[in-house]
Amino acid sequence: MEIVATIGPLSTNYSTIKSIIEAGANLLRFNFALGSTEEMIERVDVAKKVISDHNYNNVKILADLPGCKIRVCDFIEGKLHINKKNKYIFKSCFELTSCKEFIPINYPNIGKCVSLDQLLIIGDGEIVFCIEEIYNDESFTAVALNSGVLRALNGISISGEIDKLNHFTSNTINHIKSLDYLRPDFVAFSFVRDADMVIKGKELIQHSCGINYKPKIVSKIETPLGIENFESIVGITDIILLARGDLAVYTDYSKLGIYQTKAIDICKLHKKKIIISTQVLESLVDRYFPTRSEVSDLTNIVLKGAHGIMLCKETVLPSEPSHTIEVAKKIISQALLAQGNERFYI
Ligand SMILES: Nc1ncnc2c1ncn2[C@@H]1O[C@H](COP(=O)(O)OP(=O)(O)OP(=O)(O)O)[C@@H](O)[C@H]1O
Ligand SMILES: CC(=O)C(=O)O
Repeated sequence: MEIVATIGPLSTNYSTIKSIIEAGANLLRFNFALGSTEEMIERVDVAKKVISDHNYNNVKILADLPGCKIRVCDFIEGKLHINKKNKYIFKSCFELTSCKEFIPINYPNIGKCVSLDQLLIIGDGEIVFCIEEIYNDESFTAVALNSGVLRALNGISISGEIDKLNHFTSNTINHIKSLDYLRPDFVAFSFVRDADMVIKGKELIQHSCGINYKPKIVSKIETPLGIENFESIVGITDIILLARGDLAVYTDYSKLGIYQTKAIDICKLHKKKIIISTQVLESLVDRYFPTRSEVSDLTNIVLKGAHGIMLCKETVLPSEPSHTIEVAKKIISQALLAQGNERFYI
């Protein structure tokens, strides 16, 4: 069973990466959506050094390439407390600013992309706003439906738009160019909507890095079209990543369990690997023990026959990400042990 650990800014140091690997992670994911090409090169180089210094030959690198995702920009305060029923201004913005006057968004003409009463989902659904007034092409106001903390770089999902966007942006292409130097073992494409997108992604890699570099291709399924065209995408990709974070905001979250079950079945049928990501053990960001539903979810992921799990915030945000890996390993081991064992009390 693969354990994929996301390496973020806090975990990018030699000793933390070593502890993550020693705890049992065998694939290190770098989220290229959350850093410049230079930052990513720096981070991946640290990981490569740890791997080569200790001959961790079974540990591989995954470059998770960004698509076109609307986000809250980085802002001076870093986070903003949102109060239920309060009204907030959102505005397209391309420089580092404070969030005192408005919430900055990294997308041009954001006022043109939204309509009245539309829901705006922040992050994985931590906060939801309802759009109240569109001022102009650049800005609108929205009322918070719940209280919570909005963070710099949080994703913002606006329903109905995601499958229409070009996900090979200039930023994506720049990151693809950096792969020629980094040569990660695995490359993931975000918001994959059909087989043609995988073919285009492979061509772009070949164009930048030459025909001798053949990373394993990971298709992230996280939108309605990705689900609709699932079988044809499975046919052309090495590994499917069921990206539950975005999938549950761009589709109806109540169908997530069904999509997960069917996706694993289809991958088994086609003898393709599938990795399940997001909120696998997220409670460990601020707890020591996982929640009961997380233990059950992870056990079922293993028993159902998925090939791996991907840990996101739970290895990016805690000060000791190796603890998350240890918990994951413990639950996975019990599930594997129970497979084929008919006794109830084990
Ligand atoms: N370079 C970074 N700068 C600031 N915060 C970061 C950075 N990388 C990660 N984080 C924080 O860690 C969290 C988890 O990281 P991760 O890469 O798993 O995000 P994600 O939710 O999977 O990404 P995406 O929004 O691309 O789907 C992010 O939501 C963000 O809060
Ligand atoms: C990992 C990721 O991108 C998601 O779950 O949306």
